[in-house]
Amino acid sequence: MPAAPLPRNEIENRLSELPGWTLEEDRITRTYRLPSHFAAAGFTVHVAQIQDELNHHSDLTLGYNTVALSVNTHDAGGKVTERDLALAARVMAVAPGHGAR
Ligand SMILES: C[C@H](O)[C@H](O)[C@H]1CNC2=NC(N)=NC(=O)C2=N1
Repeated sequence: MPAAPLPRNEIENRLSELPGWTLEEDRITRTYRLPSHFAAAGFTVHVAQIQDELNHHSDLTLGYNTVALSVNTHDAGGKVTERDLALAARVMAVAPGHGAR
C-alpha cells in the first residue's frame, strides 16, 4: 500500500467517510466509548490484532471505558497516508461488534 503523505484536503475528504475520526497535527485520531472496562480491553486486543495484520500501529490508549487511537505513518515522516485511513476503516468495521461508539 502506498505510504505517500496525503494532502490535507484529501485527508479531510476521506475522514468524512470515517465518522468520529479527526485530523489533529498530522495524526488521525478517534476515541471510542465502550459499555464497560472489560469491553474496552477486549476491543483493544482486537485492534492490536488488526494492527499486527496490517503491520501498521496506532498509539492505542485504554481508559476506564474508552479506547483512543492516534496514528500516522512513521515511514512517511510522521504524515497521514493511505495506511492510516485503511487502519481506521478496519477499526470502524469491527467497532459495533464491541459496542464501541
Ligand atoms: C518495520 C515495520 O514494518 C515498520 O516499522 C511498520 C510497523 N508499524 C508502523 N506503524 C505506523 N503507524 N507507521 C509505520 O510506518 C509503521 N511501520
